[in-house]
Amino acid sequence: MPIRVDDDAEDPRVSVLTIDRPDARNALDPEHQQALGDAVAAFEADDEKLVAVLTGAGDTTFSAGADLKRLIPTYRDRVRAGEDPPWNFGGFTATRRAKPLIAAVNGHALAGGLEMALACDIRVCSHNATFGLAETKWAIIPGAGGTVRLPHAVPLGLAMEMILSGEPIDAAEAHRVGLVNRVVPLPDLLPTALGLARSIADRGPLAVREARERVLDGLGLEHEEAMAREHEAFLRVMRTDDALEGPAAFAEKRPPRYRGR
Ligand SMILES: CCCCCCCCCCCCC/C=C/C(=O)SCCNC(=O)CCNC(=O)[C@H](O)C(C)(C)COP(=O)(O)OP(=O)(O)OC[C@H]1O[C@@H](n2cnc3c(N)ncnc32)[C@H](O)[C@@H]1OP(=O)(O)O
Repeated sequence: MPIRVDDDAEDPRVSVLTIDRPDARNALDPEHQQALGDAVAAFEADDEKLVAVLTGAGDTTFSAGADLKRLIPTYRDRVRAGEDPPWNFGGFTATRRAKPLIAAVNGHALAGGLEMALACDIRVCSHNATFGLAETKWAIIPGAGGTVRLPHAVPLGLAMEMILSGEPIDAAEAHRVGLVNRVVPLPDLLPTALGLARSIADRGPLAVREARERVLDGLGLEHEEAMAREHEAFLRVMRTDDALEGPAAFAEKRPPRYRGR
């Protein structure tokens, strides 16, 4: 399978998507690119699934990005022939998703690999991880959101250095600058990502969805507009049945039972 899709054994509301091409360091060729897009679309469409974890097969590489021997030349030649082919690397970097995606970075996340991790909402990594936008090494540029997202994830000067030099940073530096939330030993990586996913899956699903949208929208809005949109969302979630259940569960000292309506 180009992309392994597994249910979390402890919580069926959580999916694990694994890019399964370790012999090519989980680089995305056209088949893996299509399969990953299909897997993410299926996760988004499945009302029973609330959170997903994206990781790479093997213990050295999350993803080496777009396949430099197949996907890039194919795409490049179509562009040079005058086309503007469909463009959505990994099937999710160019479009707005509705659900949280956590990157469990199990090694090198380079070029499109880092761009996929940046398109995830949260990143955790293992000690052996590296993070780089290597595209300029090959006389191309980040084309899956790297120039847009990296300056929001690390200080501007470091983003510029990484993008222009193509040189990676290691896990410790990524954690120091806030590109990743946690750095753990490799055996603990998936359990850490799953623990985070399960805690999010336990929260009010409509509140999680609305809050995530507000964070992403707010990045590009003026303060007043962002505050107004947050207030509209605050009112929307107040009108849900789950907003009745939450405080009631607290008062009755029991776990809430949310139904997503
Ligand atoms: C067709 C229409 C669809 C359109 C869809 C839209 C897509 C549009 C494209 C948008 C893309 C956005 C922009 C992104 C661009 C990129 O991502 S370019 C890729 C840049 N990546 C790199 O520079 C990383 C290159 N790899 C490495 O640096 C190293 O491999 C490594 C990751 C550090 C691992 O090193 P090591 O463990 O020593 O392994 P190696 O021996 O180097 O490699 C093992 C085999 O894997 C192959 N491989 C590795 N990376 C790639 C790759 N990116 N593409 C293809 N193949 C790769 C490597 O060649 C080895 O293969 P063999 O020699 O056959 O063993």
